[in-house]
Amino acid sequence: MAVDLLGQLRLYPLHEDAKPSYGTAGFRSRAELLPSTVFRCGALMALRAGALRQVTGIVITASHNPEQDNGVKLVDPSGNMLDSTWEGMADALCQAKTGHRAMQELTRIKQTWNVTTGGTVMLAHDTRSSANSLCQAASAGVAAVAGTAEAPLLLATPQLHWMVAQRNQGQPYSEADYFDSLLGAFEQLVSTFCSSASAQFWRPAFPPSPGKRQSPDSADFPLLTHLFVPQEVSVDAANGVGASKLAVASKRLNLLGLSIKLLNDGKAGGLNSNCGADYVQKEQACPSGFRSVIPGSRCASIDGDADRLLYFVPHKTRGIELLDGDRIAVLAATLLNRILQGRPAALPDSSFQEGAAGNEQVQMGIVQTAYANGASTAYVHDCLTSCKVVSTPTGVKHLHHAAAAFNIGIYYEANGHGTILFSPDMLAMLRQGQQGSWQQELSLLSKLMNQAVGDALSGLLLVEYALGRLGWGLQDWIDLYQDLPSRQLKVPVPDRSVFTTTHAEMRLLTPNALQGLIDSSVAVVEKGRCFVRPSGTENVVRVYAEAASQTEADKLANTIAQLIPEHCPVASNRSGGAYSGWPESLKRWLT
Ligand SMILES: CC(=O)N[C@H]1[C@@H](OP(=O)(O)O)O[C@H](CO)[C@@H](O)[C@@H]1O
Ligand SMILES: [Mg+2]
Repeated sequence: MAVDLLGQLRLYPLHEDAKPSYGTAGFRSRAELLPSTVFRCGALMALRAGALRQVTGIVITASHNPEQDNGVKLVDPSGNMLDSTWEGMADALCQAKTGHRAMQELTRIKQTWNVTTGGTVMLAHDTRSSANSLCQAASAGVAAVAGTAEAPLLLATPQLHWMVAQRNQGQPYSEADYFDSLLGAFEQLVSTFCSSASAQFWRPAFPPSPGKRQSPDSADFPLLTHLFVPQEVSVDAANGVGASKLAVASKRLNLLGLSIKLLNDGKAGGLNSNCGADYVQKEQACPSGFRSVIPGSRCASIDGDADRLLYFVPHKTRGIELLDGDRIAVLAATLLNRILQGRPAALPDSSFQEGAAGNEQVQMGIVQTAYANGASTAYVHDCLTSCKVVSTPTGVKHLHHAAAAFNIGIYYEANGHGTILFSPDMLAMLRQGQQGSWQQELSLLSKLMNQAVGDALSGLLLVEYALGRLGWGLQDWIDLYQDLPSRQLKVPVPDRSVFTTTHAEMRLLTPNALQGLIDSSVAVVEKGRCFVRPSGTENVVRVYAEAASQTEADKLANTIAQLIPEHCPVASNRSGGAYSGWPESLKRWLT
């Protein structure tokens, strides 16, 4: 039966306050403004599936944003985010003011891609109360172009990305398969490489002291006799979808001695409300619900859709020691570097060098953004010399592509969003490895790490494996380098599009004159670094500052934040009517 596309589009009109724009990770706004956007994304992803004759996906989530927000993340057949060449089409379609204009956009897409009917779209959603109605809108959009929308599943974002990728490769792709793949790899890694029998082949790590990077060979450490010491990790699940998923994983992990104590598991407390990875990183504070956690213990935090992971250690006071995404990347690079050296026990200690590549043919790289702490970048340059560092604009879509250029590409945003990619050539080579070989270890790590997108569960398993394998405690990891004090602020603006950037977002092109003022403020600050960029997920401009001391970093960030209002055009009533002039919260904050 022919579908009345125009009639359907008119059932989902663009809300007069909506201003959809494909941002850092898809479309996001207050949930009530979204039905039109979600419907149209349903149609778009069905057409993409039809054009490529593969399955695509949609996740209804606003990740770390508040409960009342929602959004759409669009999943390409590869399992990555929507190919950037389609972002413009997504914008044009979702911004079309009328059903008629939207239909013209869909017709244009059909003609350009020579596609008449939509294909299959997998749907997922997080725990937000608006999920139900938005999933219905997405399904209706898929059906409106004669595509097939599968029943929506409650999933963490990275699970759906993984499932789409697997399915298009003809591999098992259910949620149970996802857990089997990641947890099975972890189990095999621990039993093969962390047993007392294999321990003698592994040299324990040398914990360098900050500012004094000694040769790892000067360490006076005994060989370990067993490596996987039972651990307990208290995990802040942001009161989000990750809680129920981690609960599934924790049953199997318990058997290996890894006990996950779930906090902020959604039974009380709001989604991402004073908790979750974004809160912990931006506030540099302990999440709510952690009062019973003993200071000094091992803690982690994930975000509302479980694609970000951070570790932290609560102090006696409210403060924390944060082990962010940069540090996870450095830990991963250290582990991989040592595995690549395939260092058997017979080799004399003096042949071991932290930075030297174990296998010259393997190109390993770390991909960061401007938000990476300068100390982490310096550490990789100075101490992991075989590892290249690349910087890209914010957003996994950029980091992922840069990481794919390496044989082993480690990408992490400072906020804990990331994974490790293994190139097809590398995977083919690893398949030839024998039981217990370094190739097998890397091959298992490629299964542990979600190859489609950043995944908090992958990250947690990686950190626990790496620490166990290296024989490190959290303090050894912390002691690798000392973060430069930093401060991140966000300033609400009437129209963030007036802020444009260059040099991987580290410099402003517009508003004119602001970059010059930033430069002169930075010039007088010891180890100063500061940049301003528009958020791609919120109606704010973000300010990041780094300096030799916390006071200086705070001062620099505040100075620049206060310059922003005077460099913005007078507030109009755009942005969904959210601002008419500067909000009270900003005025209060500025004084
Ligand atoms: C500074 C920061 O943390 N930015 C986050 C945030 O993007 P913004 O464009 O900065 O709003 O959300 C993105 C999606 O989750 C994430 O990829 C990114 O790292
Ligand atoms: Mg997220």
